[in-house]
Amino acid sequence: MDISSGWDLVVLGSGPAGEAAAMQAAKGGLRVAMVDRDDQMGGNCTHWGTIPSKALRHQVRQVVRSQRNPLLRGLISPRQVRWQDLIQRSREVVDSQVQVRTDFYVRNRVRLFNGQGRIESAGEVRVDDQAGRQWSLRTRNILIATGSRPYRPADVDFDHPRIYDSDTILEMKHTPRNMIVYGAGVIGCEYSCLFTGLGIRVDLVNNRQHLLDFLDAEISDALSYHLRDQGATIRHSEEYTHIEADDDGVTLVLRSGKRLRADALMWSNGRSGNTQNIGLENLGLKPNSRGQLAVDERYQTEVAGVYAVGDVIGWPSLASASYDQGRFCAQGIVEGGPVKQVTDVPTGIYTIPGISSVGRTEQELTEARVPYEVGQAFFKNLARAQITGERVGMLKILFHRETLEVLGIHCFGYQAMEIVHVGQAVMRQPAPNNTLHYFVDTTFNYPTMAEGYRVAAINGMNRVSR
Ligand SMILES: Cc1cc2nc3c(=O)[nH]c(=O)nc-3n(C[C@H](O)[C@H](O)[C@H](O)COP(=O)(O)OP(=O)(O)OC[C@H]3O[C@@H](n4cnc5c(N)ncnc54)[C@H](O)[C@@H]3O)c2cc1C
Ligand SMILES: NC(=O)c1ccc[n+]([C@@H]2O[C@H](COP(=O)([O-])OP(=O)(O)OC[C@H]3O[C@@H](n4cnc5c(N)ncnc54)[C@H](O)[C@@H]3O)[C@@H](O)[C@H]2O)c1
Repeated sequence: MDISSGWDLVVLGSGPAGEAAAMQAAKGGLRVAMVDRDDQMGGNCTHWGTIPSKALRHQVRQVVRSQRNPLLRGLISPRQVRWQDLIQRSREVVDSQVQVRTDFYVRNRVRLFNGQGRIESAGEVRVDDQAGRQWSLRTRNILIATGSRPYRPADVDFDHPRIYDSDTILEMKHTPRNMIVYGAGVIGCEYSCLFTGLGIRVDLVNNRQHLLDFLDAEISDALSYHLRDQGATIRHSEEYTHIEADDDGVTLVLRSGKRLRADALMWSNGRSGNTQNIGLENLGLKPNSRGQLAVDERYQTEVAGVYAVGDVIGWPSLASASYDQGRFCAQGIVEGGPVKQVTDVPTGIYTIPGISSVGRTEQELTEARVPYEVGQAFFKNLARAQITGERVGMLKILFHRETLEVLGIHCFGYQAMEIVHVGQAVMRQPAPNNTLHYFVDTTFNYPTMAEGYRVAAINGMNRVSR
């Protein structure tokens, strides 16, 4: 088979966005090539982002839980758990994921090219592998799914052995006693919980006034409370001026005049799209200041036949959304016709405890002058939460006072990221099926966390009928 021509789609990047597009296109009968510069499939999601961080979290949660269990407390001391050992275990999960994902390509007859992809024109991609080999692939369509990398300002020395970002933290060879986490976005908050769970004292530096201010305010406050309770000091509205690093540690100097000292620093202040050296200049395309590309509703760039999906197009920059963008984009290429849009993406934040939400927040509903009411269930009152010892948390349903339409689900605590999907399923129903009545009239397994929906819905109904 001639591998230099006849391709229908060449995909750059095997993260969730590229993989989903490749599979959808292959199933639609297209001849598809996948190009990734990494010699293993899965993208940054599998190797550096979602998967290792969630595998680490699972282990840290077990350590945290063991401290709450009188039978296990004393058997494990969080401070004796070594970061390197946790990384080792998370690598096993990564390896399993790579195996599963690589198999998808084999089964769907998608040809893999390991090498740096570079677009020569709207109809040609050049691939250079590490052994110096080169391929030129002529194709009808190109999909840019090259993802993102940690944003690294020029004045921070990321080669210093005590300065890390979310990639290099996975190679940290020691377990610090204290850490500075600079940047309190999702990555900063998640990693702060991992560190404090191991008894590492954390200074979490936030350049905004609140943590994760896109969240419902009550939930953001709860996160702040629990982070502090676990040993983090949160410093809001702070900006760094510079970082001094030596053999023993790192000093972060803040514009406010504070000097924070710790064994190590993790920089988690945003990400940039991987659009450098991929040949955009050959297409006349220019990314924005964060390296991201603009696309239309078909995920097509300004150049016909060249598409982009995933982190490289910016918000929401989630594996979940990237996967669907890839699928929908490829479906559009195969079938023509309107392309489905990725909307109402739920939030799933793997802090300890976790946070998840879908729909609108109280602040948004108040601003939009929607007459809403709140129904709440506190985990401490649910039998399942008492059995598991996971009493911290809350499920909150926001609904329209008159129509009872469910407008938002906000959950904090054990299993939040799973629980939210029950509410999401109801919210996705067309009127009049999206209604609070569903939770009141449905029999839930007992004792479960899902039962919280009935408790919260009845609580809400009582408020309306007062
Ligand atoms: C620490 C962390 C935790 C996260 N946790 C979550 C989470 O819990 N849930 C969630 O939904 N999202 C999470 N995310 C976000 C998620 O990982 C990203 O949204 C997702 O990886 C984006 O997928 P993608 O397909 O766009 O690209 P990526 O996963 O970034 O993969 C891009 C691929 O393209 C390759 N590539 C780049 N340039 C070239 C080139 N020129 N030629 C060939 N190949 C190239 C790269 O090697 C890489 O393999 C997390 C991110 C981080 C950093
Ligand atoms: N559980 C999850 O869903 C999950 C977990 C981790 C990461 N992620 C995704 O990874 C992405 C990155 O997360 P994060 O915490 O690093 O950053 P973030 O996007 O939340 O931002 C953190 C801080 O960095 C600043 N910033 C962001 N990008 C910048 C840039 N290019 N230049 C300068 N400043 C910038 C922001 O103003 C903010 O104050 C997010 O889009 C997030 O959705 C998701």
